[in-house]
Amino acid sequence: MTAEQNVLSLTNIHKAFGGVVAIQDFSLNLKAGEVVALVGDNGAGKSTLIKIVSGVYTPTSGSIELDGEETSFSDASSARSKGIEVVYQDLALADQQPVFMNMFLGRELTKPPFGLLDKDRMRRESQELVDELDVRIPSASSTISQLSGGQRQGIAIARATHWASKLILLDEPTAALGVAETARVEDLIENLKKKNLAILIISHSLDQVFRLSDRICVLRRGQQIGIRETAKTDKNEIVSMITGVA
Ligand SMILES: Nc1ncnc2c1ncn2[C@@H]1O[C@H](COP(=O)(O)OP(=O)(O)OP(=O)(O)O)[C@@H](O)[C@H]1O
Repeated sequence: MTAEQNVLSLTNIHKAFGGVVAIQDFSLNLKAGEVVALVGDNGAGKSTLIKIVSGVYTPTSGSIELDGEETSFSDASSARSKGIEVVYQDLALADQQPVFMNMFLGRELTKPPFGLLDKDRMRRESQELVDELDVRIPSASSTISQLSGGQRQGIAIARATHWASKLILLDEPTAALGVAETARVEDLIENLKKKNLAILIISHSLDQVFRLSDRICVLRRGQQIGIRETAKTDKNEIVSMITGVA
């Protein structure tokens, strides 16, 4: 893959639920190492779009390309197998399990000959990953329920980073966090860029969007209003694109 090739290309994506059109004629290209923020009011279609890219919904029409190849996902696990990971608002972590079991949730490592869980290896690899990303937790053996909201979000992001080879989708990753925890999670997201993953992030915080993104894509009632380079726009312009009020 060349540096300039798009990791993800969405072209003329359309999604209707019965009579409700959730997404109309949406197109976006994403490159490796690029962060694009998806913004819009409630009901604008942001979650629907994330669900299309993560294989939860099939678009009514339009094309999805990964690394320049037309693709489709039969379900979320098919998108995961193609290198796409999602971090949801509710994190999808098993609270009573240790960090390392969460890191490998549904993809546990086993050892021959009886296929027993290889807990040592999962613990070791998880520890390496949280150290590399600088997710500050007591240890990879800590139980999720012992961790703070920010630490949990760090684990969810580390897990996505471990498994994603192309794209990470972040759906409101700091919605439930305080100021200091938000700053830590934003540092983590900045670090992901260095791993050359493409990142699509939904956030209601325009301050955050301006801190993290390279480009901003605005949706209003399912319509793509426009895409701006973050460095060449400002909050006033983005707000008027979101609301439709000049
Ligand atoms: N499963 C569904 N069935 C029917 N309509 C749906 C479904 N999912 C979403 N919609 C509709 O599609 C539109 C877009 O919803 P979506 O949840 O994608 O918006 P959003 O931008 O993520 O909003 P929010 O910021 O509130 O999460 C809304 O009108 C919503 O009611």
